[in-house]
Amino acid sequence: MTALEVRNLHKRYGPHVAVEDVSFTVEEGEIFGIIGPNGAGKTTTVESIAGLRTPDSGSISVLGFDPIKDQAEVRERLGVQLQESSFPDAIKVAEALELYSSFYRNPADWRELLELLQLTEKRDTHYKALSGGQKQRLSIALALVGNPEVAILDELTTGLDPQARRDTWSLIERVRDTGVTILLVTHFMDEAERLSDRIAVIDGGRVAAVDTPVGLIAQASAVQQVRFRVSQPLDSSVLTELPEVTGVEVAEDRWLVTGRGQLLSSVARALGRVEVVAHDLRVDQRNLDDAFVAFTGRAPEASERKAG
Ligand SMILES: Nc1ncnc2c1ncn2[C@@H]1O[C@H](COP(=O)(O)OP(=O)(O)OP(=O)(O)O)[C@@H](O)[C@H]1O
Repeated sequence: MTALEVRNLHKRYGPHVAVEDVSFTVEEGEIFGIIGPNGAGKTTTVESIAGLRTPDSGSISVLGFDPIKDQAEVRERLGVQLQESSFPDAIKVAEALELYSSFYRNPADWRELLELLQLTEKRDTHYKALSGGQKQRLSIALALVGNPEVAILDELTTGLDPQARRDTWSLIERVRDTGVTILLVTHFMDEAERLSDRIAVIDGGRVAAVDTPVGLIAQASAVQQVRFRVSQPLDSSVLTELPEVTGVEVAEDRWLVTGRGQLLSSVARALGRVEVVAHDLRVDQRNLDDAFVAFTGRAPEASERKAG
């Protein structure tokens, strides 16, 4: 069943068009990622879904309800963790959760959420004394305390160290396994790739592509490259004759073969036929960063692929 449906969303701020035409659907139980450059319209889109901004035109359905007209119904069913949530410094972790759970008809047991988010030991700690990671986990707990069917997580792991990011990913997978549909806005390509069942790339207020992570990478990487070294002379025609090969470069014993389709197996078979052994054979792996560049023409801002 469809959990979220966004149709032809349009939103401007004064003369500035923030969301030009955004449509996508999210199925129940999915983790649906939204990626795109700064200012692409991601936050405007998800805040419209949460009923926090009013679209100029287009329609949004959250489990069949309209976020503006059916505000109370949507509030009960949708949990939201927004960028830079902040709370009074003096509030304690347990107090914040108890307060938030009182807003809902059918709240989750917040003690279980504390356990799930590894915050039980911090239940009597003031908000101001929490670390960045603990604050982030608390904001996730608060997004889940209403027992939502759908959760929106915007910049889930921004500001966390690599270990805390990985712990948070496992946690989100556990939340998904409980049946919650998750809409995840992220600047991190590794995060989107690891967590999302499908991803929308938003650019300039429009959806540039929607697909599985593997599908997006495949769409963006029709061209592949295979590198290897050879231990004996090789006539380049062995490779240039192959239908998959579009280019061959040689520098001393190092070969770089460019092509498409089943390039690697085709090259390996051709080398086998002439009994040439390839050393250090590797395929240049494409990833979601490449797909992001292909669809938006820009590099992702905050990829921690190298650091993580
Ligand atoms: N309240 C507002 N008033 C005026 N302009 C706004 C407002 N909110 C967003 N904008 C502008 O609308 C555009 C889209 O912003 P939005 O925050 O939706 O993008 P985003 O994709 O979430 O960006 P980021 O990745 O930087 O958070 C940007 O150019 C932004 O400056």
